[in-house]
Amino acid sequence: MSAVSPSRVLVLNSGSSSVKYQLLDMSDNARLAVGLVERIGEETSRLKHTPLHGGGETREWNGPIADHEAALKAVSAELAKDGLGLDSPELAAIGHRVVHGGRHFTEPTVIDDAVLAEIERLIPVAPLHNPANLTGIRTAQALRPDLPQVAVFDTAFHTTMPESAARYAIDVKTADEHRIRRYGFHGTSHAYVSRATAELLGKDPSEVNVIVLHLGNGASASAVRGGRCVDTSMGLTPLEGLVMGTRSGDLDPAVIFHLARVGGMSTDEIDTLLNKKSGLIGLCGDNDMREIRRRVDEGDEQARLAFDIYIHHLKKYIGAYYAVLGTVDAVAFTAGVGENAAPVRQAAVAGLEQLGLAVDEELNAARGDRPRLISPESARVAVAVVPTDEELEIATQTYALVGKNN
Ligand SMILES: Nc1ncnc2c1ncn2[C@@H]1O[C@H](COP(=O)(O)OP(=O)(O)O)[C@@H](O)[C@H]1O
Ligand SMILES: CC(=O)OP(=O)(O)O
Ligand SMILES: [Mg+2]
Repeated sequence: MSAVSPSRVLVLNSGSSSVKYQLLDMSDNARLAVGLVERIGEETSRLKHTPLHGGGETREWNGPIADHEAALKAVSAELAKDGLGLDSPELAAIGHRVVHGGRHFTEPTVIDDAVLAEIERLIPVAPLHNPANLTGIRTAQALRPDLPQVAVFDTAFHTTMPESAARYAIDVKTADEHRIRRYGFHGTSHAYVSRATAELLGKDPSEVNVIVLHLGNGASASAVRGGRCVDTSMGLTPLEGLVMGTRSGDLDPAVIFHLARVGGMSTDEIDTLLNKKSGLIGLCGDNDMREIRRRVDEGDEQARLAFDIYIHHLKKYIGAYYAVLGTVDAVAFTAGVGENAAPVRQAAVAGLEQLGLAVDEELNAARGDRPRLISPESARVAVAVVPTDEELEIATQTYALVGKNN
């Protein structure tokens, strides 16, 4: 009798200072364990692990975790306590979120030395993300050298963008020499959410045009025509586009020259300013939308202005992508802010009735984990809240690629 083939996939989403992980069983998409290590590299790191298999309780561990390698080893130890360790023969593969795949990677890819070298080569255009992704991969490889490791790229879904959307209007020779173009990110989420939105409307993805607003700490918008991305707000790096938790989003590039020439700042200082000290945190000292809303409700003017700037940019992208698509079937809100912050959704579509956009106050205020409509029944364009599930999407793509070969 042949052994049961392994059906579990561990998904690792290594961010600049965190690792989110999930262990899934792909025979029924069940989550066996989920967790998060945050504030890696600080004294106050925290590991939060929840075994969902067998009804275990959430365990928390606080203390310094020096780097991503130590984080992954700690995760591996936690999983082992539940009998779900990385040494399990039931593990079919490890799927990694990799933020920047350049133009080369349009599909999930089994990781070998050449793939690692390419991810490494792209570090200058994803300095916050690709190094962490690489450490995650290398540590996982060391723990399970025999297991297929798959990279699922944030950029992959956006490779269908036409050149008119992907190119910047700069000298072509210079752009080509340095591979300067718009790549877009959060693609796994935009792909998953645009598909789930079509499903919510009872249509095939090929039949609908959707504007997806992925509003997490990082935030991006995309225009999806018939299941294919035709434009997205992030560019060469995840800095362009919407106002984010700590990133500025769009600004006149001359601000950078000015800060260098007149402000005397170095390139690295400006990079840190725009990526880590701008956006909501730069505007009002908080990057968590819950805290900002609390302050707005208390009459805090600085928080109010930060919120208004955030919404202004969001609204501009809704309008822009409406124009890019011509016809829009749905606007979908997703990620931490998009799924939870009713005032953001309400403010973003306020005044857009002429575009067929509106939210129903009661539906918007309701909560839930399932995709749901928040537009009034009579609305021409559906407005939806569609929880993203990047981990499930990564696991599905990983298993589709390697699971069956095991
Ligand atoms: N209940 C809530 N109300 C408003 N904002 C929320 C709520 N829960 C989470 N958020 C926002 O979501 C953000 C995190 O979103 P998430 O998609 O998890 O981001 P990332 O994956 O980039 O870390 C938080 O910084 C916070 O601003
Ligand atoms: C690409 C990106 O911005 O990712 P995150 O939102 O996880 O920082
Ligand atoms: Mg995210």
